Amino acid sequence: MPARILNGNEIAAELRAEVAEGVAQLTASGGPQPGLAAVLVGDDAASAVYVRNKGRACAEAGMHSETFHLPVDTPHDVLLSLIDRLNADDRFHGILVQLPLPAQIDEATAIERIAPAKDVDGLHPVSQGKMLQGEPTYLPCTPSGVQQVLLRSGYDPAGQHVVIVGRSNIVGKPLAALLMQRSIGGNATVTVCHTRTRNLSDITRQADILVAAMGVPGAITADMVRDGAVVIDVGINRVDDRLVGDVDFDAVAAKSEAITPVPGGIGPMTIAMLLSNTLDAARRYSSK
Ligand SMILES: Nc1nc2c(c(=O)[nH]1)N[C@@H](CN(C=O)c1ccc(C(=O)N[C@@H](CCC(=O)O)C(=O)O)cc1)CN2
Repeated sequence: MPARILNGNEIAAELRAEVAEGVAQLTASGGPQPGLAAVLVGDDAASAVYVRNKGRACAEAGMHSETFHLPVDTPHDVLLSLIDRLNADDRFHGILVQLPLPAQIDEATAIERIAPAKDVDGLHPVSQGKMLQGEPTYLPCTPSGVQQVLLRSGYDPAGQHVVIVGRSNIVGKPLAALLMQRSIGGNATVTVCHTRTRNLSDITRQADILVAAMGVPGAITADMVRDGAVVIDVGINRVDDRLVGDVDFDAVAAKSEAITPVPGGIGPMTIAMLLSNTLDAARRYSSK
């Protein structure tokens, strides 16, 4: 049986429609129009596309958004001053700083400068600490996108062995924390593998749900996957002008139960979850 393809475009569209409905209800009841400030530093072509797509998605959901585009040689303190201004600006309920940032800017310091109440990317240490402790907070967009794809496709992670390959701050580490939570979409047994993991394929073959998030094109090959596994590909790599994931798609699809494609898998979910967090931020602001 060929694998079921988990269509991230469709699931993200469903989520964005739910967010649009939430925005309409919030504004109809006298609440604010949710606003998102996106900060883009430099001229990375992929980042520019993602930020443009975030702006479009906001407009389609009835949200206000503005992009603050700074030159590639922007000094660190200029970026921090912009974030301070946005923190104090009531038009914006959410702020994101698009990653990666140019080398002269310390990513962690920039993210920590965002007011936790506006951290709709869920990357601030306060948000991540709360998530780890199971407290309500903004969940990081790509990990919560993975969780939503699983839940909305009927693959509840509860009791499943999830193996995550990759330990980045933006995907691997927060995804592990999210899927092990004692809550809906959690309760999984999680193993995190990385570049220093020995006998990697012995571990990946134990996965009921295998998540590839290492940023290496085609690194997960068919021999690393158990028959009937659910495979989630978080990698987005440009190879010869083509987008490919971290999974050798055709060979792995031939033996798995279900698989996300690249493009059209987890990428669109990242933007949908950002909108959902921004709506939450506006709701929290209006109930203050
Ligand atoms: N501040 C942040 N920076 C980055 C994040 C993030 O969540 N917050 N994640 C990634 C980039 N990213 C969002 O910012 C992102 C990546 C990919 C997609 C997407 O929809 N991809 C499409 C293909 C689009 C294309 O043609 O390039 C797909 O996979 O189908 C959305 C968002 C790093 N930086």
